[in-house]
Amino acid sequence: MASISGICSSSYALKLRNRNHSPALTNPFRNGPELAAFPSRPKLGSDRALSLVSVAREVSPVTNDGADAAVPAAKGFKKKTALEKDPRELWKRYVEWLYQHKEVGMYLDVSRVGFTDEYVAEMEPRFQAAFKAMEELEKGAIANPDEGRMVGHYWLRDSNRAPTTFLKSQIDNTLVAICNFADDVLTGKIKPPSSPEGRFTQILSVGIGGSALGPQFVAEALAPDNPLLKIRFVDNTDPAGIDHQIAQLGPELASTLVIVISKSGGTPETRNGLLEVQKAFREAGLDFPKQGVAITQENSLLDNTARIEGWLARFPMFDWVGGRTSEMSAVGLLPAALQGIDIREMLAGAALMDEATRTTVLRSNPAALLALCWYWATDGVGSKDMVILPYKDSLLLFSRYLQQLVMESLGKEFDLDGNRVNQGISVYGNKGSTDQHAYIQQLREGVHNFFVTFIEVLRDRPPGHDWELEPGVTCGDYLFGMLQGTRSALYANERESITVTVQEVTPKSVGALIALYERAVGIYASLVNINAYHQPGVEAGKKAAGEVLALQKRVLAVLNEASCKQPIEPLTLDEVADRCHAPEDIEMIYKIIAHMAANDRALIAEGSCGSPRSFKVFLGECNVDELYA
Ligand SMILES: O=P(O)(O)OC[C@H]1O[C@H](O)[C@H](O)[C@@H](O)[C@@H]1O
Repeated sequence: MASISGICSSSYALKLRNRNHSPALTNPFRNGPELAAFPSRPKLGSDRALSLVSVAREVSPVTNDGADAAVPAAKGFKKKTALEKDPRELWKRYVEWLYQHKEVGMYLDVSRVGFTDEYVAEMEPRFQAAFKAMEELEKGAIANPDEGRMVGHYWLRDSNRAPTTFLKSQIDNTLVAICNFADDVLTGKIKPPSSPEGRFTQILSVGIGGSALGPQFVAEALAPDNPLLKIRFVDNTDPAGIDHQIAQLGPELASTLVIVISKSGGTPETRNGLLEVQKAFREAGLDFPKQGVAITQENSLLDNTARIEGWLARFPMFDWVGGRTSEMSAVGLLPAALQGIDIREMLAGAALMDEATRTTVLRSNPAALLALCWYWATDGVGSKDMVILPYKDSLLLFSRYLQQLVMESLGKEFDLDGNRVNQGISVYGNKGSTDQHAYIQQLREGVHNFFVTFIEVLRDRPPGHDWELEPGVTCGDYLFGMLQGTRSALYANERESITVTVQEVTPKSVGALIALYERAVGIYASLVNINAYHQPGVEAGKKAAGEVLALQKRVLAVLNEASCKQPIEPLTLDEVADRCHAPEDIEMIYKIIAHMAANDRALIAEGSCGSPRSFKVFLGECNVDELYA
């Protein structure tokens, strides 16, 4: 566990601990606006390792002024050739292109992607433009023009790069506060008010999207087998899913630290998760604020709720850190530190990778090499899917994490010049060799619409635990063999692949992996001239969900009025739609009623939901108050 000596007197955590925990009379988060009116985002070493080391090229930092080339349209830019099949030539290509980062213990093999030297030369000016854009971004340019925001996740791991001393101190102070708080919880200095154990034993993290995926990935990858605090997640507004988490906590709810994470502080799913968890606390006779922690932007709805109710602690999210790149902010660091994961090492790994991916020499820049492969494989228009296959159980959630990072960043309708481009790269995958027994059949022989990224981990298990399950062969050798075999078999059938190899799954290598992909996405976004840092498409679904719930309220009012009559007046679907003055919404009204009927909130008097034209519906209970509301 990372710990920091010398607690800074202005430490955020200290200030919070000394706050007056008076019970709240109002809960703005609870009493907040309806879903439809929720505030939208502001507009705007083994032997093998040694042999790899001996053939790997060294990283040579070279400066380059960078060409400010205009980015031509992606389509029709390259001519594909058949993949090289001669094993000696392939070995030459492997050695020539192998990238190694010694300190992180990472290798990148792009030899099984078929780009040619001519192609690389043709792409060079675009890469120089992308490097320039990344440099500007790191200096604090408004890299998210739509939202008028800086994009500063790189400063989180090297605060000296923050464009102002104020931002630097915000980053440093938050890190100190996180470490202090985690230390205090782990050592039992901060205790749950009514736990017999006398210390926190569980974390319940409530958040969604970027406020869940990083912490989930890192917990799966790095949490010790038996952490002092075990983490669970509420990352949806599925009541049964939430009940399941709470049921599994059982009496340990009394020693559960609830961390509510939301950058905007107004995401409906997260708000619902919080309200459900608070209800469970009430029913168990527990005092939620003494076990609640908020991670959110200052003055958000969630922040105000936590402040007014006097929650145990609040940690800031910064405007200039996007949700999907927030793993190295309090969002990822606090849950990780509480599980005993060395967050300083994670930050160090990310900082090392940031440094390595700043070089403007394409061949020596692993993020640029990834972006090059993506561009080649997908024709720069997302024509192929990215299949992520880590051969290591603990990296299972990497593909899920990357789904948001890549697809929310690159999946854009318009480019920066306003042209409709419908960009993106689809990402999926679970883990090898498990997937070999599921969908690799299609990858090998079926529709050719993907390229693979293998994630290889050289260290099979901690030293001293290995054994041979047959002469000369360990369990890990099988995993290794499966990866290599699949890579060869796919390539033999013209299926391209990248291999990212790490020595071990450690906080440092995980931090580096995250940083590697963050930068690759940034570079690729520049190559295809899109804004990687906004997500305008997400708002459409949220708005539509709000409209559905508003319509449901009207349906309820109409049904209530008919159900309060004497005798009750069951209504047909057409009658409900007419009385809602929404005949064009009849399909949605049908779905609303079917959902309410399945949950015993509406009763079908005649017919059944399977015959929408003929059923009649009413409410089991008449709410007279609502009639006159
Ligand atoms: O952290 P929050 O503000 O609750 O946002 C959670 C998620 O919400 C949206 O759907 C965004 O598209 C995601 O990028 C974000 O991570």
